[in-house]
Amino acid sequence: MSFANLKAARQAKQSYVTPSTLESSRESSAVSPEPVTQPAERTVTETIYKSIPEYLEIRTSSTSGRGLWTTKACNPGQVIFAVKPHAAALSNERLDLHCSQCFGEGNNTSLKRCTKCQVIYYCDSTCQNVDWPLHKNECAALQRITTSGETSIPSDAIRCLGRIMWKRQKQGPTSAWTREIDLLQSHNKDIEPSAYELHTHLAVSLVRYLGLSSPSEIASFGMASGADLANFVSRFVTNTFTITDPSLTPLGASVSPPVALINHSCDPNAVVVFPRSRPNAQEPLMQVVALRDIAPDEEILTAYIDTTLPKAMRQASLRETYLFSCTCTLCASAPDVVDPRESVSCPKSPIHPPTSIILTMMFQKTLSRAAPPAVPHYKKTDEVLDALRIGQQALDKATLLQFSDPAKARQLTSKLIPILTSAGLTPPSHPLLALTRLHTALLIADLPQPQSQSPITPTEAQASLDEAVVAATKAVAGLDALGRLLAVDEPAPRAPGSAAEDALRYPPSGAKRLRLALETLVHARAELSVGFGAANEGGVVGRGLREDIVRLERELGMWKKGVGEALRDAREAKVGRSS
Ligand SMILES: C[S@@+](CC[C@H](N)C(=O)[O-])C[C@H]1O[C@@H](n2cnc3c(N)ncnc32)[C@H](O)[C@@H]1O
Repeated sequence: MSFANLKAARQAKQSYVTPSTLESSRESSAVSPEPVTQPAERTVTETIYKSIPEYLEIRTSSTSGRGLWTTKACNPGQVIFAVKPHAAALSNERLDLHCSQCFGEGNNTSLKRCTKCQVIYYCDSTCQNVDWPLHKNECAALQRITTSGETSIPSDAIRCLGRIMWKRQKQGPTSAWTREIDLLQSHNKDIEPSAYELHTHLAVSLVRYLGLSSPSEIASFGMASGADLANFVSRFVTNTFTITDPSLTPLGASVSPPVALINHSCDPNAVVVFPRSRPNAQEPLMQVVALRDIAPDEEILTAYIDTTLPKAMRQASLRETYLFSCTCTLCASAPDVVDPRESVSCPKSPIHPPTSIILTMMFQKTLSRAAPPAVPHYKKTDEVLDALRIGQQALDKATLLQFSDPAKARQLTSKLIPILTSAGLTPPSHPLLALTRLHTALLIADLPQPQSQSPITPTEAQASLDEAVVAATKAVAGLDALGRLLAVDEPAPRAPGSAAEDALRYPPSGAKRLRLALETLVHARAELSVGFGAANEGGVVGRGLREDIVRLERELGMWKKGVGEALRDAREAKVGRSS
């Protein structure tokens, strides 16, 4: 495998899928809540949600509204259900890199541009024809914008909202499609002024994009008033999913009412993926995949937010966007339970195991500067708190700069990781884990290309590669990236040292490195087949890994054969000399 392949495999920091916003109008929830103490009640939906398999039930509770429950057991990696979203739109930066119909990847020479609007690209005329019934209106809207002299194309949110509006016009207000959209939960009545401003801005931009000259024209879309439109926008905000490519890079926005029925847990039992399961498939197809065993009568739950964040940050994010306080098992755990997301090493701690960690309560507003009573001898609280503050600032800045100024971003990650580590933060704690992941991604993106003209020596190339391997190892997650880094042909393998030296060296060289790469890739593939669905063989990334695994097995076989032959030659030479 080359550096170029690895660079292409760079991962986005985000979790698999994020419903990007949450609307909050309780009024919209057409289903009446049940008492908290009661188990969620089955909600009968005779003519809608036909894409949900029979073994899933929509139930309603007073705590989280509607949700999806399974009536039969699901295994890790099982695709619980798959749907094509009601609407999807590529983000502006991706418009000339993907087909707007199937989201397949291409470039501005391989893809065909719509000759009318000159904005939307397709794989070929088949994709274009499939999309035409919807693109027809979109095309006219985009032409209006480009000919009016406006330079910027509306955002993916506005284009996705536009697609939903045109489709609901075609489907009619009583169709199952429109009713599912109208039943999406809204928080319109509860939102904060800042969110209200965002919704109003979206609604105004949408009206302009649709080419409406007066609010009354909204009636042609089956809406009675501007308030209906505001509510519609609010629903969109609460129930949108970010579409990602197989390496989890965000591609655009999508809405699927059946998938949006799934409630949140910070310790989810399922994940939503866009696996690109088959080449040329009519995608983006959304799949809900079981992450672990799910028992009959258990609720299907996904994570709306980054679950590597500490509790206080998760709760703030859920409240701000989704307007609820999470009471999942992770959030409700006892305050003295050590959460690896907010932990520091304490070698003297009486807690076992010996590498025990202590809870710092570092993200809580009522931050106490006193050492936690469980470990009265702990002296570094101030140092930890300072490290956390500057670590978070550096993470925010480096995240912003990662594409525009990667060198500056890398300076920040390189500087802060040792500071946070020496302050005692453990590898899975926040923001150390996030910084390490970003650092790994930046190192991978910066690996020298074999064909590049830069005057880099093989030894320097080897040093960059090894640095990336070390960082990927500390990043805890992303086994596929680590395995693929280890599998890169070494530019300048180190000469073997003494057995003791070799045992301590990381990353190793030669056959030992290949074996480690193979083991890591086998683990990564097993993980991916859970995360992306076993039936999809781990999606495109999982299938790519299978090829790497086969190649490594072959290389290791050749290595063994070569070593065996060399040993035999040496033995024969020795026998020859002594006879
Ligand atoms: C994408 S919708 C999920 C489906 C929604 N319950 C419904 O009835 O349509 C997200 C909204 O569901 C509710 N929700 C999701 N997970 C929740 C949880 N763990 N606890 C409380 N409310 C939750 C929140 O109101 C959130 O804004």
